[in-house]
Amino acid sequence: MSYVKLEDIWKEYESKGKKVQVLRGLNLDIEKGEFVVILGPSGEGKTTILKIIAGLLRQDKGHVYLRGKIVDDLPPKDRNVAMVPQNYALYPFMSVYDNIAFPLKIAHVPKDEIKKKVEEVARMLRIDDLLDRKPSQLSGGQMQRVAIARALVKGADIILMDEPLSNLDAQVRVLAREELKQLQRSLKPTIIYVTHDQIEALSLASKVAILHEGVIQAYGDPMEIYREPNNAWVAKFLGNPPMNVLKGEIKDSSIIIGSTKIELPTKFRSIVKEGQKVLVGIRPEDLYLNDNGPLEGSVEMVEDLGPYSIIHVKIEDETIRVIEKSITRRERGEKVKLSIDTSKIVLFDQESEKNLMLLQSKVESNE
Ligand SMILES: Nc1ncnc2c1ncn2[C@@H]1O[C@H](COP(=O)(O)OP(=O)(O)OP(=O)(O)O)[C@@H](O)[C@H]1O
Repeated sequence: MSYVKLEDIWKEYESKGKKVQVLRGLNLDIEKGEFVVILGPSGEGKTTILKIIAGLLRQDKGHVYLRGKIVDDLPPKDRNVAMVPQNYALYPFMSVYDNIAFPLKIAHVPKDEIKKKVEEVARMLRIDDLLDRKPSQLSGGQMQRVAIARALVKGADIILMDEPLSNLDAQVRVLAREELKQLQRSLKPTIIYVTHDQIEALSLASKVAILHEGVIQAYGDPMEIYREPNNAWVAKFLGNPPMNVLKGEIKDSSIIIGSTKIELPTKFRSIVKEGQKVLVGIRPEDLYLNDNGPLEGSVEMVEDLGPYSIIHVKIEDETIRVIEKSITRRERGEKVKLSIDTSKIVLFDQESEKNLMLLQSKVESNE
């Protein structure tokens, strides 16, 4: 059963007489105990989604269900959902104890019960020895735990997190990420976490939901989406550097890219038609600089990143990116040949930009 469900959600904002349609029929189904990361470029409506789930904002159309029940008309305080904002919003002059106790105090919970609950949640999060400190005396990871403790103390088992790690420096962020992952594993709340940081999404999520143009473009296991993106936009968004997507055509059991002919992998034989126009997706790590390769081009730019380099190679009128692990230095303008691990190729329809393999399996499962 779904624990958090968004059904056909529409949301439009109006600012200075201009209307912006942010969400356009968005659907999302989240099970209990899942760690879902909503990933999307800045300004696509991630925060808007969290506010709609929390009840801080009303959708124009569609329904929100929590724990199997429709909650469209429930105010935030009755939804039993906790939101951890970007800056943790801890009160600087209050101790950690008072920060955690705050939501219970305003709910007029008796003092001794507050004490019991705060101590219990603090023990669980291993911050029981920090209760007398002020937020300024905490590390980034500890601040995060206090913010989560304040969310948990109310008994909310659905936690919404809005880029909570974005203010931490890179090293602390890795630790805080690891901590959050462990915490979710042991306490099992349902977490909905939004970010535009891919690494964060891939490393935290049990499921990732990719948001673009007001709908979820892809939803599922992060590595599966990485390997088989459902459309060319997702392919070009996910990964750093992202997937190369080149125009091609199917001819005589081959894929023709410009003037290069590549053998069509057998798995695609029953899926494509002679003469079909396709988009060919190849990840930068599946291309190799190799004297026997079928693709020919010249080096346009080299990004040396330590353990590997990203080589930009111009092939006819397209530039593709290749990850090279060898320490051979490549010069700008150098002529190179590339071979492809064809078993990793992904094909999209040129018009709809949809993944042809996934379209086929959808057709088969409906038959
Ligand atoms: N109250 C508002 N009035 C008008 N426009 C708004 C309002 N709130 C948000 N928007 C616009 O709606 C779009 C989505 O905003 P939202 O904050 O949900 O995006 P986001 O994906 O969370 O972005 P970011 O990653 O930058 O935080 C943006 O273009 C934003 O400018």
